[in-house]
Amino acid sequence: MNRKVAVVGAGSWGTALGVLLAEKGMNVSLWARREECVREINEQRSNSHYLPDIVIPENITATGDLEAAVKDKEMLVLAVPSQAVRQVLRQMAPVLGDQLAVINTAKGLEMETGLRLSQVMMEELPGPLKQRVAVLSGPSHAEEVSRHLPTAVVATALEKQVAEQVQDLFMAPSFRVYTHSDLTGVELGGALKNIIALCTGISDGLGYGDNTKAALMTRGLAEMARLGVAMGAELMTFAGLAGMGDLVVTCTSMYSRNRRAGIQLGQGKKMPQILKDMGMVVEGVKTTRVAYRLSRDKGVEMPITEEAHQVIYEEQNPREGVANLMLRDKTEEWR
Ligand SMILES: NC(=O)C1=CN([C@@H]2O[C@H](COP(=O)(O)OP(=O)(O)OC[C@H]3O[C@@H](n4cnc5c(N)ncnc54)[C@H](O)[C@@H]3O)[C@@H](O)[C@H]2O)C=CC1
Ligand SMILES: O=C(CO)COP(=O)(O)O
Repeated sequence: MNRKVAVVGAGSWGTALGVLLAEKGMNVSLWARREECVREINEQRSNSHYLPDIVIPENITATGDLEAAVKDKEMLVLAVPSQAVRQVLRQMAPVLGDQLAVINTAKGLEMETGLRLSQVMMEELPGPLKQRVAVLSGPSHAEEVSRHLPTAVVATALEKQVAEQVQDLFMAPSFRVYTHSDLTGVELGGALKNIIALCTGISDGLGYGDNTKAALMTRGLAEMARLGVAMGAELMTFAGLAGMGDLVVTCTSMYSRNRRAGIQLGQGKKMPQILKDMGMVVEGVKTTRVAYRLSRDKGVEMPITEEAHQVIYEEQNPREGVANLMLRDKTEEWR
């Protein structure tokens, strides 16, 4: 299959996915926001800030012109931070219409509205495209995907046929794509695991052990699933690649920006400085805020998210956050 494809966003993930598609023989149009990034990709075949050491294939063409990048492309892949999804869709909307799929790969929730990103897409895309919204998610660090290390993810969409087209688009010998029918669960799994990755990072930064990490991951998954089910997701989705799978990789890998931000927070560094030094998106920070609000609105108990919220937004000492979790009223594991 040789599709006309555009990737919107030339950060770590957009670049890695562009390289994957180009290596499958597709001509990829890659939109980058910064002009120096466009030039570096086209002239030096590298994207040194986001994916050093990776050679960008000749069949990727970078451009700073968003409308030109997406015009007449069959498949669009969105790889900008969650909070930028609405804005880039608005900007490209005038030239959209005939696409087979618009695939979001960002993992987050919109800060102002609390919406899932597919809901944002449905609001912004022109008529017929609303039904061709899709999502690619799962445990997949860009640094490993671009080095062809075996990776498995899921593709989901409102319509099964669209999910299958996304599966066909990305399937490669080192990149296995399963289809999935639970759009809500897949999106929530990808967004909420970043909160728990921040927390396991904090735990590592405080010098706590593997027991602590296992507890946070397991109880974190329980509260992710509780909120997910309250929002219409299927419970089993949280046991799959987009739930537990992504939780495991993000909570344990040193490639995770969320985990690394958490480690620094646990070591006493302040969040504004951490974000400045990271120079890449740390989605879990804003997702913590949104999930905290959603848990209150929906009456869902999310004690780990609540403590993360206090640490990130109320300058609570992380050690106190852990103590609060340990000293909660005694209870059964499953209620
Ligand atoms: N890096 C990874 O391994 C993976 C990342 N993701 C998700 O993909 C999304 C993008 O992440 P990364 O590429 O890693 O981030 P990044 O920080 O490496 O790159 C973000 C890109 O978006 C651009 N950007 C930033 N603000 C923007 C704005 N307001 N408008 C338009 N463009 C803007 C930046 O210039 C940069 O090119 C995130 O939601 C992330 O959770 C998903 C799977 C894997
Ligand atoms: O979602 C990811 C891997 O699946 C990337 O996680 P980070 O944003 O924490 O790096």
